[in-house]
Amino acid sequence: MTRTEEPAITVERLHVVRGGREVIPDLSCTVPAGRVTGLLGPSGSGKSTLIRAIVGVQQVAGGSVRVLGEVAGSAALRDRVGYVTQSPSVYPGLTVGENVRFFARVLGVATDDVDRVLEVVDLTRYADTMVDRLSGGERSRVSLASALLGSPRLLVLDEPTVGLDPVLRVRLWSLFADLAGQGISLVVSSHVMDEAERCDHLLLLRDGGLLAEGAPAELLERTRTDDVEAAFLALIEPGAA
Ligand SMILES: Nc1ncnc2c1ncn2[C@@H]1O[C@H](COP(=O)(O)OP(=O)(O)OP(=O)(O)O)[C@@H](O)[C@H]1O
Repeated sequence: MTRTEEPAITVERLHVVRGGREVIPDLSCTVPAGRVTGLLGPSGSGKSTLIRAIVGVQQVAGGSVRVLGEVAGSAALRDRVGYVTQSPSVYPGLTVGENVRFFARVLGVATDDVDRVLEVVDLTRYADTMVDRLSGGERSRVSLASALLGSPRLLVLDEPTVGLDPVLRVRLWSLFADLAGQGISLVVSSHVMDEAERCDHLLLLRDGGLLAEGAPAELLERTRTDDVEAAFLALIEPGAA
């Protein structure tokens, strides 16, 4: 690991209050450039809230989030960051091609980019298929295609593999690795610990705090465990490892 690039994201002392409750009390972490970073933690640990802060839609009570050298959410990042929320935003009554073309127009991206992104997510043959005829995994890929419009440098994906069968999950993770190979930085959240092994870098969250950060192998070594789930438990209860 000899990369010396600036991190894609730097979070410093982030403090978020939602509904009058401190959901992220004081969080600092980094996301390396050109890698797949997994944001892992149980339900309610703050993954979506951190993602919202990264894409600049979360009101924050303190601290800073810098993305690709800019303040999170700044206008300069508009076409450099792709974001897919937990519920894929697709219009079931439109075809795959129409959906992606619609987002291209909203983003001000040339519509000839649509063919490229459909190819990347392997949906070219479904370009004229109505979205309501697609499987859950194919629908997620329509959303992902829209997030890839305009060649963003950072992709932020909130639980993209939820509800997908194992074959599709493996396919999506291999697509993420390919994108990272092209120099794109990815943040992928999941509460499925066995997906951690597919990441280059992990951020383990619990109760709105960072439990650990590092490459999967480093975490296993540090905790003397064989899988990330065991590492997570060992980090919560150090005596239990
Ligand atoms: N709008 C809101 N108002 C108040 N509290 C909220 C709101 N949204 C989320 N929370 C709380 O903030 C905490 C973190 O939620 P968040 O959605 O970030 O977790 P998560 O790790 O993404 O969970 P999941 O895996 O279930 O999506 C939770 O305790 C949740 O109840």
